[in-house]
Amino acid sequence: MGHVIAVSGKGGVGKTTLCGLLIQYLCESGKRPVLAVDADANANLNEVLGVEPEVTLGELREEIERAGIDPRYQIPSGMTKQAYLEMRLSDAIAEEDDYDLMVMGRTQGQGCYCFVNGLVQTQVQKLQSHYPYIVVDNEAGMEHISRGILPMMEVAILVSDCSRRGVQAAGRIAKLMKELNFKPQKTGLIVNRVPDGKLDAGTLEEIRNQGLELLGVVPHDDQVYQYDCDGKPIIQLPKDSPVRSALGEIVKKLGL
Ligand SMILES: Nc1ncnc2c1ncn2[C@@H]1O[C@H](COP(=O)(O)OP(=O)(O)OP(=O)(O)O)[C@@H](O)[C@H]1O
Repeated sequence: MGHVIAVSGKGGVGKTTLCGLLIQYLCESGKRPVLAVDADANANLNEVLGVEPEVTLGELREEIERAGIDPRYQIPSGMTKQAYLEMRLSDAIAEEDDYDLMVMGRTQGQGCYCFVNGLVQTQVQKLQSHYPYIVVDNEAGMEHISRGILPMMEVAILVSDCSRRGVQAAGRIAKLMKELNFKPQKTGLIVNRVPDGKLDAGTLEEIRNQGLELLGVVPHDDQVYQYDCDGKPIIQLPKDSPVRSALGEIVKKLGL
C-alpha cells in the first residue's frame, strides 16, 4: 500500500511549492510513480509541476449533474451516471513519466465540496495499491480536515512561514486532527520562506507553544518567486537550488 503524505497549512505559506518539490524529490529517489493529488479547490499544483489535466473531478461532477439538462453534456444511452463517472475517472488523471496528477478542482458557483472531496478520498483509497507514494496538496485552513480528509494519511506535513499566525494555524490543524482522531504516524512542521534559513527566537517559541515537531526549515529564495512570476514550473529549479536542497534534507530525515 502506498504511503499517503498530506500537506496542510495557512494560505500562501508555500504548501503547493513544497508539494511540487516533494513529488520531484520522491521521483528522483526512485520512488515512482508518485500520485500527486491537488485537493485544493483553487488548484495550482499543476502549474508548479507544469502539467495540464484533461479534466478535474469537479468538472466531472458538473458534467454528470448537467447531463440531460445542458445539451453540451451527454451520457451514452443505456449508461447510468455512476457507470459514466467510473469510466471518466481515468481521464481525470494526467499521466507523466514519473508521476500522475489528479486534480479535485471545484464545482461551479457556491456548490458544496463534499461530493468532490468524497471522490478524492475514494479515488485515493482505490489507487493506493498502485503507487508507492501519494502526495496530497490540501487547501488552506482547516475546513478540509473537518470534511474528514484522507483518514489513511500516514504523514501530515504542516507548513508555515515564520509568522506566529502561520505557526498557530499549523498548531490548530494538528489539534483538530487529534480531536477528529486522525492518527498519522508522523505529524510535523516545515517552516518555509525563512530569511537566510535561520529561525528567530519568537518563531521557535511559538512552535514550542503549539507543541509541534519541527521537521526543518526551507529558506526564502528569490528564484522561487521569480519562477512563479514568470510562470515557470518550480520543478525546473536548478538541482543545487537552496530550496530543493533544504527540502531534500528534510525528506531524507523523515525516512521517506
Ligand atoms: N521558499 C520560498 N522562497 C520564496 N518564495 C516562495 C517560497 N516558497 C513559496 N514561495 C512563493 O510564495 C507564494 C505562495 O506559495 P504557494 O502557492 O506554494 O503557497 P500555498 O500555501 O500553496 O498557497 P495557497 O494557500 O494559496 O494554496 C508563491 O508566489 C511562491 O512562489
